[in-house]
Amino acid sequence: MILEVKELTKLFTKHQGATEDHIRIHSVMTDSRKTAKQSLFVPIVGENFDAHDFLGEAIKQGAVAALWQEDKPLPRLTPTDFPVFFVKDTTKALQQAASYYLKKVDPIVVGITGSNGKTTTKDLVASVLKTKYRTHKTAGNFNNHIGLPLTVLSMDPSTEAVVLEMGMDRAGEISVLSSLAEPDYAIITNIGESHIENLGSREGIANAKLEITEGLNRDGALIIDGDEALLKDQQAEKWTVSCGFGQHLDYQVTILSLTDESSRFKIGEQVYELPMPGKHNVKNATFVIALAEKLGLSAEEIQQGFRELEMSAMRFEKHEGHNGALIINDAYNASPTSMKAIIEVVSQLTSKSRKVLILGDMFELGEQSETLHESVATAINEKIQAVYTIGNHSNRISEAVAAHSPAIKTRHFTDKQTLGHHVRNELAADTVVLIKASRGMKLEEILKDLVD
Ligand SMILES: CC(=O)N[C@H]1[C@@H](OP(=O)(O)OP(=O)(O)OC[C@H]2O[C@@H](n3ccc(=O)[nH]c3=O)[C@H](O)[C@@H]2O)O[C@H](CO)[C@@H](O)[C@@H]1O[C@H](C)C(=O)N[C@@H](C)C(=O)N[C@H](CCC(=O)N[C@@H](CCC[C@@H](N)C(=O)O)C(=O)O)C(=O)O
Ligand SMILES: Nc1ncnc2c1ncn2[C@@H]1O[C@H](COP(=O)(O)OP(=O)(O)OP(=O)(O)O)[C@@H](O)[C@H]1O
Ligand SMILES: C[C@@H](N)C(=O)N[C@H](C)C(=O)O
Repeated sequence: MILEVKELTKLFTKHQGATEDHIRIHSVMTDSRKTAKQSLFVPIVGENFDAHDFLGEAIKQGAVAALWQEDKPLPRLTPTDFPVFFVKDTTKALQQAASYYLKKVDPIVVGITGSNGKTTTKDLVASVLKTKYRTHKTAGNFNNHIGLPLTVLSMDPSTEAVVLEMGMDRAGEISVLSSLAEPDYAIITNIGESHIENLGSREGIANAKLEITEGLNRDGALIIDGDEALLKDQQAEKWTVSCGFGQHLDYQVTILSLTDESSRFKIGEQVYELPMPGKHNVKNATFVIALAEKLGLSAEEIQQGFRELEMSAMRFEKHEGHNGALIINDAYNASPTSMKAIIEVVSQLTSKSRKVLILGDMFELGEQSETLHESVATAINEKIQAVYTIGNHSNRISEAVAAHSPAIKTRHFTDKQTLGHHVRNELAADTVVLIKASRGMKLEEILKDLVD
C-alpha cells in the first residue's frame, strides 16, 4: 500500500464520497485500459484522450478513488460513496501526491539528468545502490512531469533509495522535477545537443540541466561532467563533484582497456571493471562511483553492482542476426553526441570485421539540423564498411561520408522495408550492424528484417 484515501484529504480539501474512510490505495492508475486493483485513478488530459471520459471503466478496472479536474462534469452515475478529490489540474495534483508520498517514505533521492546517458547512468546507480539499500528506479524512460511522479508513487514504502531520471525538452521542466524530488544527489551526465531546437544553444541546454540544483539538498552533492566547459563554473561550488578524463578533477578516470564487452579503468589506484563498452560509459560509471563513495559504499560493493547491471532496452541491445551477424539496437533515441559515441564503440569492435551503420534522423535540432547531421560523418572512418541512412536529414551523413571516404559504401533510403531487405542480403557471420536514430523514427522496426 502506498497511501490511504483519508490522507489525500490533507492535500486536496475539496472532496466527496467516503473520503474519511481508511480505504487503502496500492497504486496509481492513469490508464483505464489497464487493470489496477485498489488504485487511485488520475485522469490526465492528453493529446489524444481526456481520461475524464473513462471513470466508469477505471472503477471497473479497480480504481477505489479518483482525482478529478473541477472544470469537468462528474458522470451522473458515479457512486455517491466513491471518493473523489476535486483539483484544478490533475497532472499538478499527481505531482503534489508524489511529493507528499516521497516525504512520507523519505528515501535517499538521486536525480539524474543530462543530454545523454541518463537512462544508462540511472540503471548503473540503481544496480550499485541495491547492494546496500532497498532501491527503486525509474522504469524505462518515465522521466517527465508525469513519469517522474508515477515513478515516485510506484515505490514500495520500504524503499531506502530512489533513483529518478529527469528528462526535459524545454527550459523550466527540470526545475519542476527537482522541486518535487528535492534530490540529495544530482548527476548531470553531459551537455550535448538533444532538443537544442527548443533550447537555442548548448548554453541553453546547460542552463536547463542546471535547474536540477533548484531542489538539491545542499548537504548532498551535484556530480557533473568535469570535462564540460559549460559546467566549469559549477566546480567552484562546495557541493560539486567533478568527474572525467581531464586534469584536476575530483574523480579523474583513466581507461586501462576497452573490449567489445567491457571496460577496465582506474580512479586513483582503484581499478574497476564495467560490463559495458565505450569510454562514455566509463564516464557514466565514474559518476556512479563518486555518488556511491558519498554514500559510504566500498569498491567491492560498487564492483558487485556493476557486475549485476540490468540495462534498459534499446541501449546497445545485442541480437543474433541472419547468417550469424551481430545486430546492435541502440535505437531508443539519438543526438549527434550519442550517435558519434556509439559509432566509435562499433568502430573499435574486434569480433566483427565488417561494420555497417544504419542511421536515421535526429529530431529537435532546429536550424542546425543539417550541419549537426553532417557532423556525425566526422566519427566515421575506414573501419566502417557501409553507411545506410533513412529519413529527411540523415542523407547529409551518407553524403558527407561518400565525399570524404569513397571506399565506404553509402546509400540513402526512403523506406524501412527496402532498407531492411537490402541490409539483410548483406548479412554474414563477420558482420555487425548498428541501428540508431531518434525515438520518433522507430528504427527498431527494421530489426525483424535482420534477425531470423
Ligand atoms: C499521459 C500519458 O501517459 N499518455 C500516454 C498514452 O498516450 P495516449 O495517446 O494513449 O493518451 P493521451 O496522453 O492522449 O491520453 C491522456 C490519458 O488518457 C488515458 N486513457 C486513454 C484512453 C483510454 O481509453 N483510457 C485512458 O485512461 C491515457 O492512458 C492517458 O493517461 O499512451 C502512450 C503510448 O503508451 C504514451 O506514450 C503516453 O505517454 C506520454 C507521452 C507521457 O508523457 N508519458 C509519461 C508517463 C512518460 O514519462 N513517458 C516516457 C517518455 C517521456 C519523454 O518523452 N521524455 C523526454 C523528455 C521530457 C520531454 C517533456 N517535455 C515531455 O513532454 O515528455 C525525453 O527526451 O526522454 C515514455 O513513455 O517512455
Ligand atoms: N555520457 C554519454 N555521452 C555521450 N553519449 C552517451 C553517454 N551515455 C550514453 N550515451 C549514448 O547515448 C544514447 C542513449 O543513452 P541513454 O538512453 O542512457 O541516454 P538518455 O539520456 O536516457 O537518452 P534519452 O534522453 O534520449 O532517453 C546511447 O546511444 C548511448 O550510447
Ligand atoms: C523521447 C522523446 N522525448 C524524444 O526525445 N523525442 C525525440 C524528439 C524523438 O521523438 O525522436
